[in-house]
Amino acid sequence: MARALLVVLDSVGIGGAPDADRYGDAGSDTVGHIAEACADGRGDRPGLRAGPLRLPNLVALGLGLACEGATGRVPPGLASEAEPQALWGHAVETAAGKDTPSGHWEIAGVPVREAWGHFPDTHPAFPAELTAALIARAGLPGILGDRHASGTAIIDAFGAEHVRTGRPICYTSADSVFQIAAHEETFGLERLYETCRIARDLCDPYRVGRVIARPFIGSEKDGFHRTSRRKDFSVAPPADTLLDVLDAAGRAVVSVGKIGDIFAHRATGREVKPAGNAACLDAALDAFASLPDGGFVFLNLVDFDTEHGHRRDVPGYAAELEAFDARIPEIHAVLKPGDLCVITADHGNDPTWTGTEHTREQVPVLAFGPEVTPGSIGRRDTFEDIGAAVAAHLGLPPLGAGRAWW
Ligand SMILES: O=P(O)(O)O[C@H]1O[C@H](CO)[C@@H](O)[C@H]1O
Ligand SMILES: [Mn+2]
Ligand SMILES: [Mn+2]
Repeated sequence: MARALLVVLDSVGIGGAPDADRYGDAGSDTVGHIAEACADGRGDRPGLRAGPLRLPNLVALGLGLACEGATGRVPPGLASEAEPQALWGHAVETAAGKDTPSGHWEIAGVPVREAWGHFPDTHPAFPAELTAALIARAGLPGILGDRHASGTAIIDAFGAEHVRTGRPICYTSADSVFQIAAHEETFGLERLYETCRIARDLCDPYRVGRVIARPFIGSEKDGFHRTSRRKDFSVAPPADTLLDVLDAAGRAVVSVGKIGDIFAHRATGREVKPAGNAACLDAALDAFASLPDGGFVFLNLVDFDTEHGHRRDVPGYAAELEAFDARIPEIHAVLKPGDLCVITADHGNDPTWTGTEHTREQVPVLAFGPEVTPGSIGRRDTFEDIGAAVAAHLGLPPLGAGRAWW
């Protein structure tokens, strides 16, 4: 029986979606704009990287052609004379939203059509009764922030006041999120998580997708820095996903990185959550090497998004892509005859775009394995096709409306 490895490169979009204008994102293109910036010398950072974007292994799988399918042009440096070694294509999201849960759930067969709840870009951003209930139930002396913000900028602005007053920093964004930043030592990590659990409960009536704990350390003098102990408290998917189907069939499942949080820990199998893209990829490769027949490893690599996309950091994003690319031979090495790997993304986060938010984009789909015959799979009209193809490959019943490409 076959096995499958599904890799979500968080935010690695390849061009504005057909409905991107409804999100203010028409013309956004995460990979394309990074490649252009690097070709123009805007991707250089001394000691990190320089020059054109170099992704030889992803290009060999068909990334350049996937980009061309999405936008009509191959980004600079991503052209190849050779035929790709994978099935390549691009996929369009049908779910409402451009956030991580929407993207992953649709990939796993459950597109969310009803709008998520969002908080307005005002100050205060949160309804007075929600804030009052959080303060009362969590025993807080008040909150700080209460606005749309970038998470690194807001701890610079309010970190010192937070340490002084004990009020956690609550903020949101264009995504359906209620984020709470607090100092790991002065406020306490467990207390932050408990405050988030209370906020999760209080946010349910507002249809908020995620409450996110954003622990940080440091001081006013030395600066404040977020730690890797971020934790997302997601609502559960509204219907059975690929993971539930695997669970019902008794298959081995390993969820690596943020996957456990994204699916609210339902049918996520063995969860592994090391810090950073490199360690997550190590963990996924290790898990795959000993995975039994019929098993599934689901990997999210979040640093593209968190460390570089939201920070509008082109050189950092380019270096992260190049670092992943360099490890693709290790993926090939763990795939045995019959195995499948699919590389895709959940939304865009164009580091050349205005603001610090996600961008509504199409995503690449690259599917390969020792016995997968390369070729184009064209445009997939829903991310659901990815989960459907994985399910079909693993001999599971069809999932939702997705159409497998085989
Ligand atoms: O600026 P930071 O805190 O990284 O927040 C970002 O991370 C959230 C979840 O991906 C997004 O909604 C965006 O607000
Ligand atoms: Mn994401
Ligand atoms: Mn994000």
